Amino acid sequence: MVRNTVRSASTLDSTLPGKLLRLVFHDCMVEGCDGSVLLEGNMTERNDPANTSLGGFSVVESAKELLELFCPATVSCADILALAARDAVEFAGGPHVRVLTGRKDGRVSLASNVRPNMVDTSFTLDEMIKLFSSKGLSLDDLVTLSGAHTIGSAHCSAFRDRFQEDSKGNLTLIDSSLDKIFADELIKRCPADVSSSITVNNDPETSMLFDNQYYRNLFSHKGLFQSDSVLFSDGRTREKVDEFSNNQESFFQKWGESFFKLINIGVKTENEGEIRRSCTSIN
Ligand code: HEM
Ligand SMILES: [Ca+2]
Ligand SMILES: [Ca+2]
Repeated sequence: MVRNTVRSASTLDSTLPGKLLRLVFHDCMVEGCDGSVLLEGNMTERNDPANTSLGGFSVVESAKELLELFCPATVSCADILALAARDAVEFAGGPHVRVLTGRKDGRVSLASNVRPNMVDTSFTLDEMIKLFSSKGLSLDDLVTLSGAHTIGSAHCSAFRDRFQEDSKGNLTLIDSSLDKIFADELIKRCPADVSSSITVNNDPETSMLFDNQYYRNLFSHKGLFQSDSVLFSDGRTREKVDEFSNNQESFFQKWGESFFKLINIGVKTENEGEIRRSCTSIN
C-alpha cells in the first residue's frame, strides 16, 4: 500500500522522491526514526528553520489513511516514512534495499531538539563526522548518504553562503571550490533579490535520476553545498568519492548498507512509542 501510494503520487509530482528521502533523514537524526518530524503543532520539529522547506508529508498521510482502512492500528508512521523513502529511491532509478519494520511512533517533537542534531551546509567535515558518529554513522556512511543529493532540489538560500553581495546588489563567488561557470549559472538563477520560492536542482546533470552523477559533479567542482564540495577537497573522503564516481554498482551496494543504518537510528519499540492513528498528531 505504501509502495502504490508513493508510485501514484510521484507520477503526478516528480519532486516527491527527493522530498520523501530528505524527510526520513530529518526524522531519523532527531529522536531517532520515530515520525517525530511529522507532528504538527506550535513548537514541533517542523517549526525549526532547518525543517521549514521539508515536503512529502501528504504522501505519508495518504498511505496512513489507506492503511488505517485495511489494517487499523498496525503500521506506524515511522515505518511508512522509511518504506516510502526506500520506494522513492527505487522509483528514481536507485537500488532496491531492504527495510525492517516495527518502529513505534514517538510522542515527543520539539523544535529545540533540531538544531543540536541536524547538519548544516556550513559544517566542516569534522563537525559532520562528529554528528554522524553520534548517530552510529561512519565516515563512509556520510559520503554514501550524501549521494542522496543526486536527486531533488534546493532553495537559493541554501547555498547563498558561497557568494558575497556587493553594494550594488551583485553576487560574486567567494568559495574557490566551486566551478566558475557553474557559479555564474547559479547567480543567474538565484540573484540577490530572488524570490524565496525559487529552487535549483541539487544535481545539475541528472536531477530526476538516482545515480552516481553526484560524485562526478564533485570532481568537476559542481557540488551545490559547501558540505558537498568538502567531500572532494578533503583527503579523508576523496577516495570514496573517487570510487563511487567510477563505479555506480559500488555506490548502490554501499547505499543499501548505509541507508539501512540510517533508517534504524534510535528505533523505538514496545512502550517507548505508539502507533499513531494520524501521522500529524499523537494519539
Ligand atoms: C551531510 C550533510 C547534509 C547537509 C548539510 C544537507 C543539506 C541539505 C540542504 C540545505 C538541502 C536543500 C533544502 C532546500 O533548500 O529545500 C538538501 C536537500 C536534500 N537533501 Fe540533504 N543534506 C545533507 C545530507 C543528506 C542526507 C544524508 C540525505 C538523505 C539520505 C539528504 C537528502 C536530501 C534530499 C533528497 C534533498 C532534496 C530535497 C527536495 O528535493 O526537496 N541530505 N540537503
Ligand atoms: Ca525522529
Ligand atoms: Ca542524479
